[in-house]
Amino acid sequence: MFELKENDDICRQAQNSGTFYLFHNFSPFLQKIRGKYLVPQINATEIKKILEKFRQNEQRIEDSVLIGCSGDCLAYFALDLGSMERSVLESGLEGSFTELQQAFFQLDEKDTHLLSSAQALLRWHDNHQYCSKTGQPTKKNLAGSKRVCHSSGIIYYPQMSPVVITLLSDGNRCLLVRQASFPRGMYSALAGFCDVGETLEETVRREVAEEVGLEVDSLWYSASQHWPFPNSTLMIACHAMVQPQETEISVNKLELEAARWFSLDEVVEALRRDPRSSKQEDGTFSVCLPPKQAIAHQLIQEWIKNQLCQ
Ligand SMILES: NC(=O)C1=CN([C@@H]2O[C@H](COP(=O)(O)OP(=O)(O)OC[C@H]3O[C@@H](n4cnc5c(N)ncnc54)[C@H](O)[C@@H]3O)[C@@H](O)[C@H]2O)C=CC1
Ligand SMILES: [Mg+2]
Repeated sequence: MFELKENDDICRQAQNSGTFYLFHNFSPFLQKIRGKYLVPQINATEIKKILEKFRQNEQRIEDSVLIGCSGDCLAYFALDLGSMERSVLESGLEGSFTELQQAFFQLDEKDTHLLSSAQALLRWHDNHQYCSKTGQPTKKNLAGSKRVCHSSGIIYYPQMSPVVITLLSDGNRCLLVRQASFPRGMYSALAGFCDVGETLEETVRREVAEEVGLEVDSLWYSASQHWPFPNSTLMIACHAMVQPQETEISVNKLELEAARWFSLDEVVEALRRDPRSSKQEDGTFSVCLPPKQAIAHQLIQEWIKNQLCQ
């Protein structure tokens, strides 16, 4: 990856043997076969044919960005054809440009990873076309790992925002929260963006205090994940404990719709429930939890495992 990022000539060669994922205004190109989304992988020759068919300059292939590399050094690229007519492209390519969020939870792990990195990188380039100091256009290197303002020499690198997500426990129960924007009935772990200069531990303690008024006693790291919605974040997942005698919650209603402690049985039952069928006969919604693709799900699974091992 390093050579591909740093050397435009090597990257150009990799484009000729690489695999391309197409986007249109940040929506990936997908095919739906027997109800399942497939992510077509297109090679450089096919991309050039598509560009020729739609009377685009072959050079447009150089607008693509490098999103990864397979074990046997096959490079993956993403190309956004947003300036072309969407419906014409779709009928020519026999598939459709689908909102990532719509397909995300039905795709294979490798595809979700590549498509979310691709969308985040394409969005970053779209938002950084001008130097914020000089106002002059910036130019991307071939791989898309940076943009340079040739008038000031400033180099811009793609960024993601760090977010800490914490599953809080009092030893017997875990704390789950709801934002008004979540799907009806859904509860998740408590999340918050890192402030500049903060350590992850400080963010966990501050967010827990701000959102539910509790004091974290101890915490430990679990895992991390890139999360593309609504913007590119690096989710850093932690477990944390409060003292069992200090569990009274004070919900910050500006940030959360609800927060409460859940027993092991309640969590196990909620995890079994399909979020799509959580609506009850009286119109209310039963508690459901994030799907397996979200790191919150992994934190909850780990907590259950720990409780069962006690
Ligand atoms: N993958 C997963 O399992 C989960 C992911 N998340 C993600 O975590 C993220 C953060 O969670 P929240 O509770 O909303 O954070 P939060 O508790 O920090 O509140 C969001 C507020 O923080 C401010 N903010 C500070 N820095 C920001 C930045 N770089 N970008 C946007 N807003 C910023 C804004 O005022 C925003 O309204 C969300 O984007 C959400 O999608 C949340 C729960 C589960
Ligand atoms: Mg939050």
